[in-house]
Amino acid sequence: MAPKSLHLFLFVCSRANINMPVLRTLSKVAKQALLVSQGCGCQPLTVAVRNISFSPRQVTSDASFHSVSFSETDHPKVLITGGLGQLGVGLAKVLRKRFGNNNVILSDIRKPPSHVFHSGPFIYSDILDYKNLREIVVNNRITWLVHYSALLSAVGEANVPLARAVNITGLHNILDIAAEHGLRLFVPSTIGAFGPTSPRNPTPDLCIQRPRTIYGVSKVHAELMGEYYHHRYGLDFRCLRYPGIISADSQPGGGTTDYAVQIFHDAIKTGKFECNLRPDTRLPMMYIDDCLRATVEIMESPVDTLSMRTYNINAMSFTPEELAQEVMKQLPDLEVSYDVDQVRQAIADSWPMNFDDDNARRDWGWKHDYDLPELVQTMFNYIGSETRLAQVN
Ligand SMILES: NC(=O)C1=CN([C@@H]2O[C@H](COP(=O)(O)OP(=O)(O)OC[C@H]3O[C@@H](n4cnc5c(N)ncnc54)[C@H](O)[C@@H]3O)[C@@H](O)[C@H]2O)C=CC1
Ligand SMILES: CC(=O)[C@H](N)C(=O)O
Repeated sequence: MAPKSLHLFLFVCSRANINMPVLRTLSKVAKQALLVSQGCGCQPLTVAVRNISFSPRQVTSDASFHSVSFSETDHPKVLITGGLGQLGVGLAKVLRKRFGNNNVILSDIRKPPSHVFHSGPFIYSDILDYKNLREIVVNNRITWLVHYSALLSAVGEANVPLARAVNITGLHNILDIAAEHGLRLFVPSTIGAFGPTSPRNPTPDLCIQRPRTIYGVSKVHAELMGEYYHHRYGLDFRCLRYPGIISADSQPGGGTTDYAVQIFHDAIKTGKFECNLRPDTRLPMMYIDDCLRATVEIMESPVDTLSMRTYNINAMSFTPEELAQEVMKQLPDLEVSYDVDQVRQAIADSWPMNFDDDNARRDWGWKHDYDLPELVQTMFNYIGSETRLAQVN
């Protein structure tokens, strides 16, 4: 066993909250193993650790991939962190339909609205509280973890220390717990993981990634750490880089692509929309149903179809002007004005304009359903019916 592995082993024991006497015994065993292995060139630690039934974290660096496999009748037990944001409630609905209501637990640090609370299991979980997170995973026999907690691009720039804590320290907790308990882990990344020096039109899976936001930096970190844990410890890490996601029934949480959701609400309510990005700002976008389906599809993909662990996915790409024109086909009197927010504009100008998702399409059959016209029609149908319902009540 290499000294580096010994340090890691001891680190994991301490993170795993193993009590001191046990930790001391384990470290003694590990140190002896180190001495023996240095002498004879073999790797006895794996045996020593297996004999004392320790966690999967002692997998050697050339370990083959360990996936949690499920029989046809054995559904995964899913925990979604940050589940009360724009995407989590929708994902819980899709997964509950597939695996049963009680097999999908939503969690967040906020109070759930009553319709969410009554729709299925909800639990308080702060991803910065390692012990609490671990307890939830153990007590509920979680097998899949979907890690949605994050501060998005614009709010992240407004509070860098918090973004760093949630997006980086929180992720470390998630990775350790997932590796320790052999979970299949999904962490979304984003178009925001690229920067001004990346090729922007189109942006391939593998290219320069030098983002200029704390959000982007934390997401590149998540991609790299997840892939490292996969290669080093056999963690079943799966990651999709989402474009800007557009949804009708949930509000976005402080991103740069939020304008593409807001336009629908403002257009229907007031007939006016003030956009905080320049009219020619082109960004990749996707309707939420496509995003959630992609997430389920990659989680269910057989291991041998995944030639990579982090994939771009895309559906469409448009500017505020093009979106407004499509919206005006439904609401010809819509008045659109522009009042550019410099922070958001600078972020958008450093992000991909088009996303190359050929690898996802080739490897696990990714295919989007919604292009711009279908997106606009669907948003109007949904928000229009909600508004009519509110007027009746
Ligand atoms: N919505 C989008 O357009 C895109 C989203 N993504 C990623 O998808 C994931 C979900 O995104 P959204 O739902 O839009 O985000 P959101 O900002 O709407 O929701 C994030 C949730 O995380 C929770 N949270 C914050 N601190 C926490 C903590 N300490 N412990 C537990 N939860 C905490 C918040 O309460 C919030 O409900 C994020 O990781 C985001 O980076 C990626 C690309 C595009
Ligand atoms: C594209 C994203 O990651 C998010 N919507 C944001 O704008 O920050």
